[in-house]
Amino acid sequence: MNQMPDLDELINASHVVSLPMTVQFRGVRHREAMLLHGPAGWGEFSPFLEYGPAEASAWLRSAIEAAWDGYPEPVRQSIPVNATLPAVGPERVEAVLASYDAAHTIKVKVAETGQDLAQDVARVSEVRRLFPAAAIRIDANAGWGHGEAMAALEALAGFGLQYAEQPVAGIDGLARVRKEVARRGLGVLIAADESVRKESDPLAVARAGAADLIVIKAQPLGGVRRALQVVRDAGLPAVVSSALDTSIGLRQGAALAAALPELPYACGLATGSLFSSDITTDRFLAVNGELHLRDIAADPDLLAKHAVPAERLTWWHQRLADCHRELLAANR
Ligand SMILES: O=C(O)CCC(=O)C1=CC=C[C@@H](O)[C@@H]1C(=O)O
Ligand SMILES: [Mg+2]
Repeated sequence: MNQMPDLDELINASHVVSLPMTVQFRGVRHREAMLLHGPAGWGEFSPFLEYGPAEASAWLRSAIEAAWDGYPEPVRQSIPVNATLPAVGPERVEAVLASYDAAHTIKVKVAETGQDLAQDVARVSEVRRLFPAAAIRIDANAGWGHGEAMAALEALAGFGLQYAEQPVAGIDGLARVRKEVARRGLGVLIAADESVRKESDPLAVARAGAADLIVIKAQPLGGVRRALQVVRDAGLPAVVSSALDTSIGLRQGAALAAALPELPYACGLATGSLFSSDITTDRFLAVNGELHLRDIAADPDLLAKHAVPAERLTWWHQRLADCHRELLAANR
């Protein structure tokens, strides 16, 4: 990030929206986001509401980079993407996946709080039944302990899994599962997500040999250029994912995916389909499993339509001020 706008400039450049989702995802039914319009275009600042300023400030850094500095040169113009299936019951799988034009790779959420392994097996089995040729990956969001993860991987490996994302919490935990998966010959790759984006050192997972690949997200890693550096330093294959962003944040993710020298896997950037409304009339959605790079601008009428009420706006302005202060302190 070359430029650090002052707080007034950021407030004047900002719009805060709340967008309805078609289906609950990570407990969220309405996604709140602050969008910034700067000299280089639009940027998104949408840390989840429970995140404090230290963690959320990386997300602000990413939004400022997008809106004030723009993106690095792309090496590709289209990005293969996966459908993302929330932890719905098997009876809803077909309808949710029908909202994506991206069914060659499907990421299935598993280990949801309050659910059990039988529900995960039923969901994955239904996906396999409907899409016999698709690449299926699962994401447990660190929801399993070691024993549960091994039991689940034993039960699910037979459906043919491309990889299992963050089956357990922590770098040591991931390394242990990865070793045990190899020992049992289950043939499932292990991907790290939270162990990259939520650790103070995003490279620790690679150094520990705890994963076969890493999931990277532009906002939590402090922007496209920082995320590119993490991939270079980690030396592992990378999958770019969304942070459940609006079309503007998805464009940031696409800029990251487009600038990676290698992109061996479909990216988790089709989550626009989980929203029932967006801030642009020309939504950034997959077409035949690909996102095609193009400029995305917010539409004034949609910004107005989805604007948050006054007390939420005050809350976001306070959050912006707190995160801006964190960034200034870090730059000193
Ligand atoms: O990777 C994808 O297919 C979509 C993005 C996705 O799964 C996530 C987006 C936002 C928050 C996270 O809980 C979640 C993830 O864990 O990867
Ligand atoms: Mg994940």
